Amino acid sequence: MSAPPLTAPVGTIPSLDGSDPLITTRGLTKAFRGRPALSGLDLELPPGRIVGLMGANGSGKTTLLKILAGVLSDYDGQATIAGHAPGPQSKALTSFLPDARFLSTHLTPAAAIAQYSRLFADFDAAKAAELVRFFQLPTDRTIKEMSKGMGEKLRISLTMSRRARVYLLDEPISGIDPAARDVILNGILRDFDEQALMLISTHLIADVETIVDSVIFLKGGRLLLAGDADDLRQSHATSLDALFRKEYS
Ligand SMILES: Nc1ncnc2c1ncn2[C@@H]1O[C@H](COP(=O)(O)OP(=O)(O)OP(=O)(O)O)[C@@H](O)[C@H]1O
Repeated sequence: MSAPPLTAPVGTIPSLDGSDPLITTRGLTKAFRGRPALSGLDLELPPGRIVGLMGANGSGKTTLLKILAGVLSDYDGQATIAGHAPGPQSKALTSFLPDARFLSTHLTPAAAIAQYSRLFADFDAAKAAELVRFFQLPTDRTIKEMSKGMGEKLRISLTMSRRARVYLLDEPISGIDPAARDVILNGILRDFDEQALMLISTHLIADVETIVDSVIFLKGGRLLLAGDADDLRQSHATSLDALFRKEYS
């Protein structure tokens, strides 16, 4: 029996409990100086899912996350988070880990936690302190004095300590050595709210295959494939990693 075609006009990740989608996009389109980065993307993502956002370099992953996070506003089509277009109301529900460095580098972990406590009403400082301990981060060093991996762990500690409904993580393990990747993924999942929705972008699919329960594949700014990870593994009789390699080779 041949595998089903890899096309999905609407990228619907099925809900596990009948909930309505928490993130919806319709015809989402973004071009940079006339060159398309996202083209007519239709998605429906329910709460209670950890979704891998997969795609080769330049496929539009960061562009999608930035639109959802309310960082990029000049787009066509629609995006909603809990019914709100990206803006102040959706930002209050959404915790975003951008791929670029976003914290001032003179902060120690305690100072960064204090800053987040002031910035975000839903920030759980005790959870952040617990994650800093879990990651064994040095408490007396500023970000400038930390290694890249340590800095990334601190940024993840802060991002995951908001009591948000949606977490958008852009490449949280890129540039991190393989041994530390598992530690980071364990930190991300620590005390994670099962009702929340996480969208985690990566091209290191093998490393996140164990934690994602569903996937979206983008190619050239378009939806290639979306669905439940177990269903896809079963229907294509292969791992997501092998499917990814086949589609992007
Ligand atoms: N600020 C920008 N100005 C011009 N073009 C941009 C800008 N940001 C992104 N692009 C283009 O949009 C397309 C999608 O980029 P995007 O960063 O969303 O891809 P990505 O899937 O996140 O890639 P990567 O895995 O390399 O991070 C690419 O062709 C990129 O060159």
